[in-house]
Amino acid sequence: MSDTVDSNAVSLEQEELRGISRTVAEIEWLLLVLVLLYYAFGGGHPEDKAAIVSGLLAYTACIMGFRYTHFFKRESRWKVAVETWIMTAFVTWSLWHTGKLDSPLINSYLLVIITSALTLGKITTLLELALIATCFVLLGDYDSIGELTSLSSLGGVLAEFAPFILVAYITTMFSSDIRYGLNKAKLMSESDDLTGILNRRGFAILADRLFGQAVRYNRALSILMIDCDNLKQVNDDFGHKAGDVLLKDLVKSIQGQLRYTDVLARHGGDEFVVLLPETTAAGALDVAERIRRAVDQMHAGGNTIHTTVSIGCAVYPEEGRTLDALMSGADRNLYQAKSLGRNQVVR
Ligand SMILES: Nc1nc2c(ncn2[C@@H]2O[C@H](COP(=O)(O)OP(=O)(O)OP(=O)(O)O)[C@@H](O)[C@H]2O)c(=O)[nH]1
Repeated sequence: MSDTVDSNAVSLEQEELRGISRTVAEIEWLLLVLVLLYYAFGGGHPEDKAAIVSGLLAYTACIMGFRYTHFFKRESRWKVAVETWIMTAFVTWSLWHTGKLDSPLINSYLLVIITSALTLGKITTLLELALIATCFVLLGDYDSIGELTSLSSLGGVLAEFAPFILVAYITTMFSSDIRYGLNKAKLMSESDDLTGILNRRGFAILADRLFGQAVRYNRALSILMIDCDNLKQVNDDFGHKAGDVLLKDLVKSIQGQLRYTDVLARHGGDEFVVLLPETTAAGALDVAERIRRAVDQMHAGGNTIHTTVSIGCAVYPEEGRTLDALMSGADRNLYQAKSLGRNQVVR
């Protein structure tokens, strides 16, 4: 079962990496167009033209190789890192043949730095900066180490390199803020404010994946629909706040009976849904009965409030071959449990 959870995480990461890869591709083409335009408008010494053209051709071949040959079957951060190294090599080659540190193309390094900062995080961007700093020294044409380490040379290199460090710093901070914000927004849109568990939307995303895997590998999967039996009464007798406390305690009680890989969500109001991966009818009924008993023994709000739950259960593939069919089956069984007098499990 942990395989299932792991593969969910993997596919989410792959989705993110595919987005990153598209951004990197756009920046790579932008860099190519930049150097191409410079060349087309007569940039570079005539004796360096052949070198610039061969650099352009080699770089284009590299981009096409990365984009269209599917040499790398899966997206990975390593692939993006290799791409940024190729970009650095291309920029350095172009600078070498167009005036070195005085070349108007010197700011092309910013594209590499921004790519790295947006996609690869702080440490890799720091390494990228170190690589570019080395290229800077190479392009500086220093005759000896003494000349390089002289105070005026170091000052000059630092002054020229400082904007690159600043852009790297700002872009990395900006990118990690955006990532934090996106994660937070995603978390909020997929979880329930009151209880902190998944909401209907979050459940639908996860359940879709887990159900797809059950179908693909022909494994059992069960759904439990759980409804609180007297929340309206509790709200009327003790107030809405007490009802909220009851719902939170109810969630803790249910969670206490579930495994790490089971998925619990608030389906709405006082109704909850549980997805039990790789669980047959016998297992599902056992879990449902344990939940029913645990809630029956629970006393919420400082031992003053007691409640029970009714549970409907449906099992794949016996009761439905789609997730919707299973959920409807479990819902029908839940209402059957209600009409049979509540505080019971029905399959
Ligand atoms: N305190 C509180 N009450 C809620 C919340 N969401 C829904 N409710 C209340 O839950 C009650 C559900 O009512 P009913 O569907 O009649 O359910 P019940 O009183 O539990 O009785 P049965 O389901 O018929 O057994 C309603 O009064 C809703 O207002 C919530 O977040 N907090």
